[in-house]
Amino acid sequence: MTAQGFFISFEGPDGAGKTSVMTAVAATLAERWGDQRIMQTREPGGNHIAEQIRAVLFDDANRQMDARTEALLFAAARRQHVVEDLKPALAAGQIILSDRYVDSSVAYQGAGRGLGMAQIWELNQYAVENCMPQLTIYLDLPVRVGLARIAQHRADQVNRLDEEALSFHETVHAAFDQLAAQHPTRIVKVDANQPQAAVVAAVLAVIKARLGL
Ligand SMILES: Nc1ncnc2c1ncn2[C@@H]1O[C@H](COP(=O)(O)OP(=O)(O)OP(=O)(O)O)[C@@H](O)[C@H]1O
Ligand SMILES: Cc1cn([C@H]2C[C@H](O)[C@@H](COP(=O)(O)O)O2)c(=O)[nH]c1=O
Repeated sequence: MTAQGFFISFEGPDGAGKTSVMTAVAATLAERWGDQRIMQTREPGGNHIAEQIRAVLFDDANRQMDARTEALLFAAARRQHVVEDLKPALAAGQIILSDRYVDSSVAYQGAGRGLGMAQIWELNQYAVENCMPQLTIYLDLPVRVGLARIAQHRADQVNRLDEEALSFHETVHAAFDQLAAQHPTRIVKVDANQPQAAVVAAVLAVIKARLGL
């Protein structure tokens, strides 16, 4: 394993299991390397400024937010995350596990909101300044299954993007598939439509192979 750190993002449709799987994976990696070596984070968020931007983005009172404003706010939160957390963590040799990153903006704002996948990719390259994940785990499952999981287990924590029409979520899902095809080395698709333990095992196998374990 390199001492320079390793950056892994988790992506996929709402309710795919990113948070649950990432938490389980972090626990297993911490058993090997210790808690100090593993950094768990999320987007939008990760620090005080980015969490404040998150609150603006998901405030129910802001349902009229313009799509470009939304894209810029996600990118702004990401920029702060990169500078304040991600680059220092990589320099310190940490393994970063991030719940969502650039691909989410490309899928949700670029495709879902219709702003253009290439345009949102470019906007985010300005924000991240070459700080891209070496590995992206794409938890793939049918949109309806993910939304049903949220409705069944997490109905109290629904944000305004979760509540978009089914057609929006289908467009986002198709965009994740397109990104996986465009970046076959970085993005590894894992079937998330199976019991959680099986998903965690599959993800750990991918990560261990990539880390040379
Ligand atoms: N493989 C699985 N099978 C069944 N239920 C699952 C599975 N993985 C996660 N869940 C459950 O589905 C719900 C959503 O999971 P989780 O919050 O981890 O998804 P997420 O991808 O992070 O969602 P979001 O995109 O909305 O943040 C949780 O209640 C979780 O316990
Ligand atoms: C990073 C990012 C996220 N989103 C959307 C995707 C989800 O609907 C929410 C985040 O909710 P979670 O429960 O924390 O996964 O925000 C987005 O549209 N664009 C982005 O860049």
